[in-house]
Parts: sequence; C-alpha cells; structure tokens
Amino acid sequence: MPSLDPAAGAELPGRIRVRSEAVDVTGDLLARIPDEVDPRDVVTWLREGDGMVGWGRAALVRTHGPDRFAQAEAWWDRLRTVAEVEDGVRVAGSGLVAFGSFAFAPGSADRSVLTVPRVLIGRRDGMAWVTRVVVDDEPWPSDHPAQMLARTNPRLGELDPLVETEGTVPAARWPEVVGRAVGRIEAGEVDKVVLARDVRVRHREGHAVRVAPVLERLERRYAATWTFAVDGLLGATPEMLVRLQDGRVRSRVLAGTIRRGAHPQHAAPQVSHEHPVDPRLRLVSSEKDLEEHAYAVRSVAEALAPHCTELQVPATPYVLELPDVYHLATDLTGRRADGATSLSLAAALHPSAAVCGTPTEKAAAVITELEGMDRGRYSGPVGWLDGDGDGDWCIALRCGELAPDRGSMRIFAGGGIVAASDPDAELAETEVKLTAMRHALGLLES
Ligand SMILES: C=C(O[C@H]1C=CC=C(C(=O)O)[C@@H]1O)C(=O)O
Repeated sequence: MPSLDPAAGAELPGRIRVRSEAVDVTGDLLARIPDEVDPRDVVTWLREGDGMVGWGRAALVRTHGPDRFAQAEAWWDRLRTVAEVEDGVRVAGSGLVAFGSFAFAPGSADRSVLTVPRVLIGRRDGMAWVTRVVVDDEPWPSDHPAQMLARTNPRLGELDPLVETEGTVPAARWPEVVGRAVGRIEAGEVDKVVLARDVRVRHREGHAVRVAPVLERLERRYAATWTFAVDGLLGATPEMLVRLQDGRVRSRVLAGTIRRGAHPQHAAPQVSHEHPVDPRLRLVSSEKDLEEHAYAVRSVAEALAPHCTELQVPATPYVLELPDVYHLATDLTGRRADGATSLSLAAALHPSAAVCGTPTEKAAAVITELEGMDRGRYSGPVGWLDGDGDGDWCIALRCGELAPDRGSMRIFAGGGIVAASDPDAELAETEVKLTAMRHALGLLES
C-alpha cells in the first residue's frame, strides 16, 4: 500500500462522525453557500438543478506524483475505518462522501486532492438531505439543518470584476503549436495528441474571486453538464469518465467537435447558401472528427475491459448538443467484475485519448514538450465517491483553476489533433470551448 506523506497535508482524524438527514430544500442549492467561506473550500456537483453543494473541510488529503490516485485511495480506506455514519437517507451521495480532483500529469507541481466537506446539501429525484460532519471530539453544530437552509446568500447574482490576459502561449501563436503537432503525427511519432492552452484571469482589485456566482452561471447555461467545484477547480464538464453505481459502470466519451451554427475552415464548402448543411451532419460525416473520436472510445473501452463484464461499446457515436458546440459522443456501459471503486476505475481510465492521445505515453511526452505549461488539474478526473466506493468521476474540462492567492485563475481549453487537423480551426475550437468559463466569469460582457 502506498504510504501517506503527512507533509503533503493528510488530515486523518482519529474519528469522524457523519450524519445525513432528510430535509426540504427548494430553489438554487448554490444560494446556500455562505459568502464568507474560503472559495477553495466550496465543493459542488450539480446537474439539471440537482446534485450536491458543500463547504468546509472535515478531512483532506493532498497527493502527487505517479501514485497520486493510489495514495488518495489508501487515505480514503483508512478514513472509512474511523467513520461513524448515521445515514437516514440512503441515496447516492448521502452518508460519508469525499470530493476529489486529480492532476493531469504525474509530474505536475499541482497537488491532487480528496476532501470531505463539513456541510453537504444534496437533492436528487425529489429527495433532499443535509450531511454534517464533525471530527474527533467536536460537538455537533448547534443549529438545526432547517435553520441553516433558511439562510440564502443575497449576493449570488453579483459577479466580481475580472480582467483577462494572455496565457502561456498567446492565441496568435497557437496555430504554430498545432502545426508542430501535425508534423509529429505525419512523422509517425503519434496518431493523435490533445493539445491545450490556458488564459489568465484576475480580480481587478486583487480580491478573492467569489465562486458561487460563477458556478450559478455555469449551472444555468450548461444545465446538462456537470457543474463542479473542488479545491478551487471549477467548471461545467460534459464528459463523464466513469460512473459506478450499484455495480453498474457508465462512461461518456467525447471527442470531435463542431461549433454550433458556424462554419469552421476545415469544413467542406457549402453546396448552396440557401440550404446550409446542418453542422451536426457535417460532424457525423467528418472523417477527421470520427478518427479523433474512435481513438478516444478505444482507449476507454480498453481500460474498462479488465474491470467489466457485459461491456457495451456502441459502434457509432451520436451528437451531444451543448449551448456552444456539438460533440461526437459514445456512451459505454458495463457491469463491474472486480472490487474496483469508482476512484480506482477513474485512475485506470486516466488519461483517455480524449485528453491525451494515442499512443498514450508518446502523446503525453508531446504534450509536455509542445504545450509548455503545467495543466494542473485541468483534464484530470474530478468527482466524488462514497463509503461503498460508488461515485461519479468526470474529466475536468471547460474549467478554471484558482491560484493559491484566490484572486487569479487560469482557464483552459484543448482539442484533439490528428493528421487532418487544420491549425486555424483548432485555435477557433479552443476559443469556442473557452466560452463557457468566459461567460461564467462575466468576461464576454463589456
Ligand atoms: C480537451 C477538451 O475537450 C475534449 C473533449 C471533447 C472534445 C474534444 C475535441 O473535440 O477535441 C476534446 O477531446 C477541452 O474541452 O478542453
């Protein structure tokens, strides 16, 4: 078993008490997050208005390096043994739950994290609950959950004034970087590589960025995605790396993108201006996008196969519609054949060819060389797991990561490059993918 590094910040209490109670909660769960909470202590997992929001730190571990998943899992195993859980709700997400976010690269300077919030409010299928957590000999909070739920944050709609500046590679230089990746593919070094760029954002007056208003805008506009926040990483991702629930395994693979209602330069010429071709049709018949997608599906199917029986891999993708883009999508399903937790499945699947490339190790080396930046936790697994190991892990896309100063962040977007990729179209694709965070941060309104 990998050892825990106490210097890395493993807070393993001697005892952790967890109580989940059924409650009535209507309206926006995000409005319940108190304004004074440290933005890095906010956790969310929301979709179509339901899900979980929480805050505070009852227990936390930070891990790094090639063992970052195994170290986190070992900590979670130990935490479960000191947990006393009263779960009066018994739904997915009640009881003992940890939220996590993992660095994309083993060599990242950024720490991966698993954290158990002190307060968690959940709602699912018409059922709502509050989970509170105390450690060691702490007393239970004196207020009743109903009192806590009655308080809503009046400043939820107020965005902070932010400014955007260039990231590691200026936008104008991105086509050149993509061109180098195409060269590597043509030279036979890799078949596909996913390259990403960052953009910097900071609070105009140097204050901490309040995350609840940003999450609220993400949730409203991208309701069909998973709106997440874990340790200062926030976004709205459409890609589910793995969901494990009662032995059932699901994964949604996305790769291959076209802008909604636009005509990227790599597209075939229009037959007639009066009858423009539906971009969804162009996407499902684009060989370049189908190739990009096939690599990603294969990587996920191969990683799931040793852990699953009844693995179903549809032969053709469908089109997932999001507000700004269409993606080629494939939903895989299976039944878990071993004792793997959702986190160990996520570790086995990471990095899929939706965010790294094919073959994986060579693509990862090309990424390190050409991107020139540390991705941090962007494009790593983000999600939650419960005491039975069930949970959801998405890929952290359409997101930004708050810096330790909390007043600045980097937002990210990438795209899969194959031999037929057009460098200018790839720049346009990253720009359209950045729309989610730019919109949420108020950067598109002048
Ligand atoms: C790497 C990203 O998207 C991935 C997921 C969906 C579609 C993708 C694509 O078409 O390139 C990427 O594989 C990103 O949003 O930063």
